[in-house]
Amino acid sequence: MAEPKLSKDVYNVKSDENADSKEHIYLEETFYILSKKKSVFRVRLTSKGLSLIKETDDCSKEQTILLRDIIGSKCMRSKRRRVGARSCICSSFVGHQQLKVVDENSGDLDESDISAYLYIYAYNLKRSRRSFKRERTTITLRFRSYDKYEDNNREAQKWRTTIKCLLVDQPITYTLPYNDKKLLILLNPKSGPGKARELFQTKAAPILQESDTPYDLHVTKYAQYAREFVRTRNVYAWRGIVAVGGDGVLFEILNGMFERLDWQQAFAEVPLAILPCGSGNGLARTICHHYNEPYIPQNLTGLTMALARGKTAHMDVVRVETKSKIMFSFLSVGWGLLSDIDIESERLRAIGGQRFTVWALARLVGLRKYKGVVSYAKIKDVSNLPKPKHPLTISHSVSQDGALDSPEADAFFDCDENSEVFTSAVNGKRHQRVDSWYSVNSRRSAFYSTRGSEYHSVTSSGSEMRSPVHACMHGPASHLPSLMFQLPSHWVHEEGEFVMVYVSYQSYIGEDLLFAPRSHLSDGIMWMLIIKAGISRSQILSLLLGMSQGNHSEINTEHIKMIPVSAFRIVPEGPNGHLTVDGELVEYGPIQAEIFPNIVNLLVPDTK
Ligand SMILES: Nc1ncnc2c1ncn2[C@@H]1O[C@H](COP(=O)(O)OP(=O)(O)OP(=O)(O)O)[C@@H](O)[C@H]1O
Repeated sequence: MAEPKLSKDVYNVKSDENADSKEHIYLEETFYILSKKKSVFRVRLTSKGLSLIKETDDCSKEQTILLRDIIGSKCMRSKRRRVGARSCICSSFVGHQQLKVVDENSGDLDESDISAYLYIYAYNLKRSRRSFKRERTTITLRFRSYDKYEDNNREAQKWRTTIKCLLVDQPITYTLPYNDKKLLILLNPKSGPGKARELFQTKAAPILQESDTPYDLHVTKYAQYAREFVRTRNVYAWRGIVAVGGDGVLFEILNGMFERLDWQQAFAEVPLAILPCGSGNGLARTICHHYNEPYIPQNLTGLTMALARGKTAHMDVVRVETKSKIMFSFLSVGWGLLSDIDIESERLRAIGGQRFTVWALARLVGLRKYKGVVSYAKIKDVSNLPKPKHPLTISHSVSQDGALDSPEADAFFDCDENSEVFTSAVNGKRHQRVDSWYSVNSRRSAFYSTRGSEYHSVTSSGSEMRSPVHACMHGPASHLPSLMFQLPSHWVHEEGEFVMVYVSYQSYIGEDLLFAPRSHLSDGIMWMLIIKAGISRSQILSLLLGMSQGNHSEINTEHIKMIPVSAFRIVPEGPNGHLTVDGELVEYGPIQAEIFPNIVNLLVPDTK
């Protein structure tokens, strides 16, 4: 195995940056373009990313593709051309269209081209006036210094290995870091407007393929399928479990994990993740909010990149008890208005997230109130919490295909619109290397599957299923008295008529509902919004509208309160109403909950 050529400790301190922006240069290579003899292209792989520097006699331009935006790379070879087509290796490629590459193991190789091509895939964050979005970019480095393909390939592989080591945060080695575990993907084809399968295939699978992230995909066959799956299988065989759907599938997965005797070990070793294809998508939106990842409905780019990178963060869970069940929740417990909207708008599922807005207006007209007692253990001091973050603007004008679109014409200077095979000249002499660098606007075929991934048939027989009513839940032991017993004396009690009580432990409870702006994934706090009867419809309307920016959270009036709590109990009077946990309907009656910090590991975007 050839030794990777790593540079010595060379530090590149740019004059316009501050002192802590020192970057370590791992690899550096010069590339030339035949048609631009006066330009030299230096490409550096540094601790910050891939630096592309164009140097001419009188100026130098640099562009860096950050490491956190790069997801992978692949070594390729030229594809055999059709008989009669130009195949002279000395000829220039006129435009990227003529460059056809195939996997190095393909039987369709052009043996006469000894070049090795390194494709580097990145999804750059782009800020426009109104929004943030990611744009796909492919940088292609052509290695052709040596007269044998094997030697050129060795050079390309050296870059590939170093990029991979940097991406997975491992010391640079001579061999490609390898994780033999796949991701387990549990996809609910019925979530949201029913497009999860198509969204996964077109938005997520290509990125998993580019990042060499193999997975086992199982499509759920019925409600509770995902729950039974994680309860009964050896979850340690996978490196993470991904819910593709709404918050409901992740709720199933979470509770299936808590049905395992080894729940503690399972949560410690197997992180969970979500790709949002549901109607609410509260957790996915929350993760993007905390990690400054643009959230564009039906665009899975940022969260799919997180699956590939494998960075994790802790998340709290809430143990919820009703008269007959114990369950665990990661998002919310609701009673009254918002839960009514969530459940009753089910009939409008086909219109996606809009169903909540439509039904909210209907419910406002026929406003209901509910009698009962709400008790809670208030967290007295939240003064040390960080300031609330403002949401990144969602641009609804961005094409849903935005992330997979080709880069904008000016995304990279001089890169590739007329890509050629470039010949080098240094100090007027012919250089040994004949490398080239250009990016390509790649087009995709419809179907992707990462090597080693498996798609499990929807008709294959499943394990024996049982109703979760009889589920035996494990998990952390409760500190609360049982539902029928008296609560500790320091708890606060409020009795009367309520329009709603809604408790959440995530910033967002839906794509556009910033419910708890001060919340963090693992802060041990639940935020309880109490709206008492007597409030006017117009006040409720402005509160719901303000929720898209989190403006409601500082309101403290006679009728509206937002309280940080560590545990609560709701005892509704009468038989009619809706109680929801993570958007799922649960039995109507007394309910209590308490928060347990840092139980789950979540796959989250890499911000380094
Ligand atoms: N194959 C299936 N057929 C029918 N229902 C299913 C299937 N798989 C899962 N479910 C159930 O579908 C319900 C809704 O799922 P999910 O949360 O994915 O979508 P959603 O309700 O549209 O999204 P959100 O929860 O974000 O609003 C869950 O209760 C889940 O148990």
